[in-house]
Amino acid sequence: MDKLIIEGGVSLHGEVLVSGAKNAALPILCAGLLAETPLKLTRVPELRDVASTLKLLDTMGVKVNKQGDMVTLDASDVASFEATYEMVKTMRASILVLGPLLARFGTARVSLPGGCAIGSRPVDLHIKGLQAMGAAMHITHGYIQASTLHLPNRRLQGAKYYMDIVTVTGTENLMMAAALAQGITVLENAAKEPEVVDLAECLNKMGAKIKGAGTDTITIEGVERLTGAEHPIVCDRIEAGTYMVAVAMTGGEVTLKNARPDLLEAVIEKLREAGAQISTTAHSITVKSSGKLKAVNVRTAPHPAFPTDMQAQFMAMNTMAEGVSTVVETIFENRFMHVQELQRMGANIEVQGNTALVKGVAALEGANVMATDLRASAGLVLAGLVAEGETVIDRIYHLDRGYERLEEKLNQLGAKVRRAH
Ligand SMILES: CC(=O)N[C@H]1[C@@H](OP(=O)(O)OP(=O)(O)OC[C@H]2O[C@@H](n3ccc(=O)[nH]c3=O)[C@H](O)[C@@H]2O)O[C@H](CO)[C@@H](O)[C@@H]1O
Ligand SMILES: C=C(OP(=O)(O)O)C(=O)O
Repeated sequence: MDKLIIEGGVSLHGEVLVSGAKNAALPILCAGLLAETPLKLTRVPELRDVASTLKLLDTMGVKVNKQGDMVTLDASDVASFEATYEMVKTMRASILVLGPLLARFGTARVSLPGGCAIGSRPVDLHIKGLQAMGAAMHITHGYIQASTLHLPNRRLQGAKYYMDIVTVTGTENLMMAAALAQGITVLENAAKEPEVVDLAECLNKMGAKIKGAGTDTITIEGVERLTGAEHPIVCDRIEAGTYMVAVAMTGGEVTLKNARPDLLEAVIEKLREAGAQISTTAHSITVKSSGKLKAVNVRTAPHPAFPTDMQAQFMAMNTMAEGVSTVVETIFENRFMHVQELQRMGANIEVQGNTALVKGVAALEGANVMATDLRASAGLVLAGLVAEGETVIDRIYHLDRGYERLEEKLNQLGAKVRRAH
């Protein structure tokens, strides 16, 4: 199993290009199922989750053509409407084929995702939303069996649906389903994440009629068919945020290219509060830091508040910052798996319920640690970059799910990171 070996204590300098966002690429690739003619996507990041999604689409009969960061999907001849347990267990985002399959083909069989390292993560709102649009939904043998065959013209029916919890992939699944429904769908308390907006923009290029993405009410006027289009995937704000915290912690000066400061306001504000200097243009962010930071309190919440996908990275930062801070996780019930591993590196953290109390220490120490999920792994990489001596991170396949060429990008900035088998 691959490991990452990091020699800590090097400051970062230079430029790094931010990749397309995993969390936008995955739903948009699934949206390819809705189009009757080829959908051409650019800036698709080279990630394990993207490879898994392309494999899943291929098993359904979608013709996939990948050249560098360009992917063309031809869903004119889809023959299978199933996402098996084997696929869904490697990647929860496979649930995003449910809405498109049902809307276009009137039938879908998708394995229920189980819980995962960060929480139980049910998909009840995806299911209830589709039910509200008239679909027959049954759960048997761990699979969601969905059908519209009893509906007029076998089409989902537009509906008003209020989601009592803000769910990102739930909003995306329902938005994709509603795009081909008969009539108007209104999604209330919708997720406002930039990846939802990117998906809506792509769907609109494909012929959908979606308004309000980026606000908490999304209105979708269903159309009879969607066609292909061309779309570049929005930049990955979480990848960008991770590099920003890296520079703040190690000290140095780095410019992120293809970054959108308007999508990272909460993160930028917290980094400034910690003492990093940040300057921006519309498509770049420069972080300058002495490496001496003040601890900052963090509370995760849906966009535009502080993202849960940046919590582990800020926890790592607070462990070596001056002062005491609280990190409150309000989205997932078990997203503190990095705490034990950071403690192995000398961090002083106490967890009570969904709150971690972090007391900054003078220095972290390199150690052998285990990556448990994607962002926990990112937090450990950041800790390793500033720790004294060598940090060995095991199970880094989690990182490969969501960070494109991580060690290459870090080394380009001067870090000393290598992969071992
Ligand atoms: C592929 C992708 O885009 N993943 C992101 C997406 O995950 P994902 O879309 O799975 O996360 P959700 O926004 O759905 O989850 C938010 C909360 O709602 C709960 N919930 C969700 C759906 C549902 O039907 N019932 C329910 O109770 C979840 O358990 C969680 O407590 O948003 C998360 C929150 O920003 C991010 O951490 C993930 O990186
Ligand atoms: C939790 C994440 O991803 P996923 O929803 O794909 O598990 C993440 O990107 O941090």
